[in-house]
Amino acid sequence: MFFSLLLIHTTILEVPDMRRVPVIILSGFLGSGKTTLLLRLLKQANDRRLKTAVLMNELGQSDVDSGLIHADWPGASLENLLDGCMCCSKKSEVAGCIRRLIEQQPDVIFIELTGVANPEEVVEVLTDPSLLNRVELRHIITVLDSEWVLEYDSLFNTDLALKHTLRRQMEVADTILINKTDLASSSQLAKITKSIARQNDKAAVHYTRHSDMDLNPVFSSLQPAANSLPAVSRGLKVSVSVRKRPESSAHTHEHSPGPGKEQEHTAAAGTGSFTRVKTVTLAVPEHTLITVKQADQFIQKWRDGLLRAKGYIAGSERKEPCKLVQFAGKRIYWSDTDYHGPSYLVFIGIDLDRQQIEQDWNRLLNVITA
Ligand SMILES: Nc1nc2c(ncn2[C@@H]2O[C@H](COP(=O)(O)OP(=O)(O)OP(=O)(O)O)[C@@H](O)[C@H]2O)c(=O)[nH]1
Repeated sequence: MFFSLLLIHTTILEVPDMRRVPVIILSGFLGSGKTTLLLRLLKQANDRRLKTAVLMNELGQSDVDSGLIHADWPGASLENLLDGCMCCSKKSEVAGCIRRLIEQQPDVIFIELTGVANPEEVVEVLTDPSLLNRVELRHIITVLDSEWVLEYDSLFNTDLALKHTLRRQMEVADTILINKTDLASSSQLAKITKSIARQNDKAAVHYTRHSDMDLNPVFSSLQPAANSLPAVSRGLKVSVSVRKRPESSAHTHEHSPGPGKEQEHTAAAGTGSFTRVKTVTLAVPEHTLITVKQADQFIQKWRDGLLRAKGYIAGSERKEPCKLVQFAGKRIYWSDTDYHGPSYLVFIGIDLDRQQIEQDWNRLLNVITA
């Protein structure tokens, strides 16, 4: 039974011949050096004949960084999405942007976040039933402004949400650049290093000027598609711009889920994923009916290690659309949807033990089908 369930799991979730597009997320506070890094990544990708796609999420109405990228990448397609936030109101549109990028069959998608975005939110944004098994998160790279990073706590001492976001930017990264070392003293750099060690001792740390680091570890697992076009002018850029609020620190993230905000993210089952933010996709075989209560209990059981969980669970009547379940802020929310596809759950967490979770899930399915 165990093996047959695994087989069904594969049948439902694996889309044959569909290549998962690696995704690399760039995060870091405003002005830390993300775009500078992005330009280096694009150059390196071009040298390696990789077809690139870029999703920008800008604060402000005008997309200044487009100009920078366009100057180096004149062939890049540019698209601006104004008045929204990748973390909040524009979530569903961002998924559409990523779908459009995937249609261009890039070898890699770079996503540059706003300075006040929590990368966890973007892992969620990457999740959509239509993106299931089509993208694979490879890296979360966080760039720190070494001149200012130690001041953030006192600068934003009244903005708990922002402080939390900035902390998460550091905690969830697999690669951290301590950038602008030319502007920081050696004692500042030592303090930053200590602080990173306290918050995230697993990340690879690089001390950089102008985000200049050895990018080989980032690119080591990226391959051009066999039928790639010549590298020159192959970039594609979709830009999401967000109107600036009066106070740059006043960007608040509304994480409360709601109908129509369904997302899904591929299991990071592929090789070469270095991110500490792991996703585990748990399929429900076609003829197995898991109840809302059972799914709820399963999430509760694993809640301590989870940042998020999402999924669709079919109603008891097959013709009914699925219920959407979201676990956020340690709370579980259920809502109605129009989704009629296969049921599944996705867990998102740092260093999740995929094997254990999958085994536990299969045990539950065994009980249901016994
Ligand atoms: N002195 C110095 N300046 C740097 C360094 N890295 C980047 N800069 C400059 O800092 C400014 C901001 O860099 P960006 O790469 O645009 O930073 P960003 O994180 O994309 O900024 P936002 O898009 O506003 O969030 C630019 O003028 C860069 O040239 C560095 O290591 N040292």
